Amino acid sequence: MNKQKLIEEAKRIRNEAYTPYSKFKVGAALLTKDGSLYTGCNIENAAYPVTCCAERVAIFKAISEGHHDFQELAVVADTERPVPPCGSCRQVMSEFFHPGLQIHLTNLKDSVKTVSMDELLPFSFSPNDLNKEQ
Ligand SMILES: O=c1ccn([C@H]2C[C@H](O)[C@@H](CO)O2)c(=O)[nH]1
Ligand SMILES: [Zn+2]
Repeated sequence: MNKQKLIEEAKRIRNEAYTPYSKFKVGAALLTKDGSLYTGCNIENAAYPVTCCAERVAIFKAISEGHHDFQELAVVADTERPVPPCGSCRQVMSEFFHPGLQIHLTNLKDSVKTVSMDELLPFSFSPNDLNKEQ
């Protein structure tokens, strides 16, 4: 699947976003190494902090189906600049994405900014940092 198709999938799923509070819809499309596609949209809640972002919905769907090896991710929102993922999503991405994985950030005007995982969250706390004293 090419980058443009992945972005189209992110745009398609964005329409499913449940956003009665912010009205800000986000879509994400995640491609696994073996060619499976997992999409996600943001899902808000009356208890606002319970909201889950589109990126994490896509990643959690993939992980819960046993997929751990990822190829690339596309994210789209109706922003001026290509949508920047929040810090919580960057941390979740860094748990599962290799440092060079390409993330295509885009908007409805088709501005695309492609960044690597390491550029999106440099010097991240990782599973390798745990349990070094044992
Ligand atoms: O990259 C982002 C940024 C924000 N949101 C969601 C969270 C919330 O539902 C709404 C406004 O922050 O957008 C995402 O899903 N992904
Ligand atoms: Zn987020």
